[in-house]
Amino acid sequence: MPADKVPDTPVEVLVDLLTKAKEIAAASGNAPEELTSHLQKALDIASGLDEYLEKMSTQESEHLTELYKKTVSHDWDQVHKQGKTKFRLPKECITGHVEGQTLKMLIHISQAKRVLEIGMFTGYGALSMAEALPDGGCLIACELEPYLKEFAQPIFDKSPHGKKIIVKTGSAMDTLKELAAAGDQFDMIFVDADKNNYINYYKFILDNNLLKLRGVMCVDNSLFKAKVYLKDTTDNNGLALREFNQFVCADPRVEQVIIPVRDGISVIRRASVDAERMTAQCEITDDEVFRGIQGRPILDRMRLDGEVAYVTGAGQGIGRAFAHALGEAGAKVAVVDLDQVKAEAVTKELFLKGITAISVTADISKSDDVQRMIDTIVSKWGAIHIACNNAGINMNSASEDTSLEEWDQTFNVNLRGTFMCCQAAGRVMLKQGYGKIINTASMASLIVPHPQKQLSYNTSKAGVVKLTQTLGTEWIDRGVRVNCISPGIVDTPLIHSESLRPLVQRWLSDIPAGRLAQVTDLQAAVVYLASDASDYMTGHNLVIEGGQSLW
Ligand SMILES: C[S@@+](CC[C@H](N)C(=O)[O-])C[C@H]1O[C@@H](n2cnc3c(N)ncnc32)[C@H](O)[C@@H]1O
Repeated sequence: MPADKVPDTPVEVLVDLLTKAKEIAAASGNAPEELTSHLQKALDIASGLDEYLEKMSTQESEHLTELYKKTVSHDWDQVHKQGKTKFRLPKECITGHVEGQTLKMLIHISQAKRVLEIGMFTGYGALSMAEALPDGGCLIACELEPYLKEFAQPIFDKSPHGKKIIVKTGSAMDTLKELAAAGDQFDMIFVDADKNNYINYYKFILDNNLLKLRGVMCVDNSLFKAKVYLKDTTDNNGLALREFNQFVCADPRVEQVIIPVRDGISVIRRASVDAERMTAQCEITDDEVFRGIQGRPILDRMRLDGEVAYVTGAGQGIGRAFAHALGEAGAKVAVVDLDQVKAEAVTKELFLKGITAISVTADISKSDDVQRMIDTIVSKWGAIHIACNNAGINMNSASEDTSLEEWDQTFNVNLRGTFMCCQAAGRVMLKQGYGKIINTASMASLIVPHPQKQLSYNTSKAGVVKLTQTLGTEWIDRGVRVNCISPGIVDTPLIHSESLRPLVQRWLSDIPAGRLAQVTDLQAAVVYLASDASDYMTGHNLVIEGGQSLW
């Protein structure tokens, strides 16, 4: 720590005191060697901590480095003297690397999309957090001093993440009122301005639901140079922070922990609703609608954590999108395809995203392959909870010319193959007393798509719907639900064949949605059908066709 630096955090205060104690011991000339050695050791531990944290935290981006350098080399005294800022702003206000990285990490972990910062200063914290937000994410930064917006904006403009930041100048409380009036809500709120008002910001945020159900609030300087716990504190800010910490700790609406990084960061989250406590305050109906089934809110009920899924035809198109969706929702996924290279490629994609996956090469028109696929998955993962029977083929011919080979080939994959998969997976699931089978049918089970001729395909897919309805009703009382998804015309490699490409324009005029389906349009449906949230649904044909079957 430079000699002229005012100690700003509990660790810096310790370093300062230990340095002084060491000097006194040295000057006295008769301090025991053991005391000097202990003092040195304590000093080494305290003074090395921040530097080590700096070094071991992931490097900041070039834009953050620039912002930091520009902030610490700026003459803030001069700016204030010139009347450009209302207050004299110390450069030490800046959050800096380790704290910026902590905030960034919290955004990643909580998957926040909307963030509110109270007290932006030169935008180091704002840009750190914006870097962790997904595209389309938004950070509203409240800042009293218009000068600071002008200061930060050029660097925000250079960063690819700067466009996510909206700076609102003026009093933070006025901005909070404006946001609350507009019904705005945030996944993460970082409070870092005006220590005396922390408690008012906090109360306003909670009383007006500015923090979302799963939201996290972070509050900076909550250790305030250790003054919050030192008995002889008289400093206003230290006392305000002490009162604030006590208030939050005793507030039944939240849970908090103070992380002793730099000057302390409180991490506060809304506690789960305690119905008894709430009942005392207001009339509520304490049931599964209020609390969620087993306390799980609706989006949690669609999570597939720990479940085992397979998807056939997962090497490309709809199957690949299903495999990603199920994996993203938490399931382990067996990527099944006739084509080993494609199955392995998708497995690699999933692995890169942190999803547990294996590839299985199988021709689902062959009963031995189907059984081997099921056995492989069960021996690897011990169960099958979700069976996505998606593999299918399509051939075109006028009905009067359709050969028996074409008919048999199509049915062997689309209907016989789907049946074999349902039966083999169903046997495992019936034994488990639980399972979700999702077959891929088609809008062609409802209408006759035209002008292309595809008798075998249409008929086989109508068969898939009836197969689904029959199994769905036969097995539901033993815990196995069977449903199917009927996509409209999906933009997959299948329709980019020479013969089908000219038809796309024609199809578009038949689709109220005005576009073909993307595979991503189908992903939520497969997750829903795979999850507990759809437990009362069986034998259903979920049609997703942009309205085409209704015209
Ligand atoms: C500790 S600094 C914020 C540091 C910042 N979070 C960062 O990442 O570097 C506090 C900031 O809050 C601003 N501020 C103080 N009182 C405010 C108020 N009532 N409304 C909005 N901003 C305020 C100050 O101008 C100052 O820029």
